[in-house]
Formats: sequence, structure tokens, C-alpha cells
Amino acid sequence: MDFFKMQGLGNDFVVIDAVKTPVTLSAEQVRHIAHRRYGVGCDQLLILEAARDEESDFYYRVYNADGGEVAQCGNGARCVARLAMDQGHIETGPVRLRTRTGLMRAEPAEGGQIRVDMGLPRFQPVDLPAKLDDNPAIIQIEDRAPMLHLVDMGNPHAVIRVDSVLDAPVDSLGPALEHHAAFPEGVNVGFMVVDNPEKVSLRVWERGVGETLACGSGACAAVAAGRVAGWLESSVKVRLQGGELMISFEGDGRPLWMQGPAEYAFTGSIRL
Ligand SMILES: N[C@@H](CCC[C@H](N)C(=O)O)C(=O)O
Repeated sequence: MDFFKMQGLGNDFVVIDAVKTPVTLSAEQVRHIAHRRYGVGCDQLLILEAARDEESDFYYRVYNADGGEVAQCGNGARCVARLAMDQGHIETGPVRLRTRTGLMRAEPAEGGQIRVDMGLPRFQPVDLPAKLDDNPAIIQIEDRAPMLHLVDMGNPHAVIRVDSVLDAPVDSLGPALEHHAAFPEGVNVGFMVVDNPEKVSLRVWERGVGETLACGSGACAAVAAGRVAGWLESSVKVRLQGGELMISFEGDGRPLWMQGPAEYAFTGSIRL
């Protein structure tokens, strides 16, 4: 099977162009391809498929490295949109991508970057889903009681405001929350420092992966949470370990936009 290895700020993907020839992979095959020693290695495996409805140009499937299929990947959306244009499946954007939970629109931006209309964040616990009554909500985990700001970006996020990203308990609270009973489908956990109202620093523990160098939907969720809490302006630079994303979120029913790079690493083929 031929693949493209791509990345957005170091959040890395094996991308399969299945627009003309459908591809079906088992969870075990995804885990094998994603494995960093026995396979190609990636945080997510992404499949670009032919559209299933008239409102979209493509169907976009996302699998985490653990083999689980999920509904959203923001950094991946920029990569598959670039691939769709480069492979001649569509002329220059907008590229309308349908996922299991929504429709995104990606288009070329200045500096060779891609910007994506990520739709509307949702904030009801039931949207994630989370078995919690409030948002924000406090969960007691051993001697810690983090305040979780819940955001659904088409996938579930819990954002915690911290004083320092370096000292943030990513490796302990991340997995504890990912697998907590309050999140029946798991959750991605962001640790955010508000550097100023137009700049945040963020580390993300990704569901089904572990800590990543960057999480696009995590950056969107952090800004959406920060806007609702009144900490942030409408345009925010998000500094992740792998680089920076620009997120714009006016609110008032207007969609959230994400802008950043989408790069190729190499191409290859793998025997399954
Ligand atoms: N890296 C992604 C998010 C990938 C999916 C996530 N781990 C989940 O399970 O929801 C991004 O850039 O948004």
C-alpha cells in the first residue's frame, strides 16, 4: 500500500490517498503501520476518500496510533487538504472535508500555509460526551483537583490552565483523565499557559496516542475555552512544542479558524 508521510508541527501522519481505490484497514493493521519500530510510525493514520454527499469534496477518516477510529484531526485536515490539491483531485481550495462529526473547509493561506474553518466549538458536557454536570468541572484525581474546561471540536477536549507548561503534569494527569469514567469515549487533555491575551503555550496529551508535539484541535479547544473564560482576544498565537498555530475565534456564532503548516516528510509503500 502506498502512503505519504506528512506532518503539521511535528504531529505526524501516514496519509493514504483512497479517493480512487477504497482502502479498508483493521485496527491491528493501523497499529502496525503506526508503530515507530515495527511500522512506519505516526500519531495518526489518515485516509482521504471520495465524497459521500454533495456538500463535501472528500470524506476524511482519522485513526489514532492505538487503532481506534476517531472523528477529528485538525493538523491532519491541513495535510489531507494539501494532498488533495497536489494529487489533482481538486483545484486550489476550498477543500470541503466531511468527517464523522462535521464538515471542515480548508484553503491555501499566505506563506504556503493552510487555513481551516473548524466549525463551531461546543461546550455542553454531553457534547463530548462527559458525565459531568458543569463546565468548567473539577475532578478529584488522587491529591489533585484540576479544573477542566470542556470543549467539543468534533472530538473531545479537556483544557486545564496551568502556570508552566514545562512543569505541567502531562504524563500523570493526561492518561488519568483520558481513561477516567467521566469520559466514556476518552478525552484529549490540554495544559495551557496564558502568556498574554493573544498568546498561549500548550502541551497536549492525545487520546489514543500520548503526548504529541502539536494537536490542532487541541489548540482550537484551548483558545475556545480561553475565549469563553474571558482570558483571550479573538486572534491567538498558540505555541506548541512543534511550532505555532494561529487560531481565530470571534464567537457570536462565527466559526473558529486554524492556520498553520502542512508538510511532506517522505513517500513510501508498506506490505500489510
Ligand atoms: N492530532 C489531532 C487530533 C487527533 C485525534 C485525537 N487524538 C482524538 O482522539 O480525538 C489534531 O491535530 O487535532
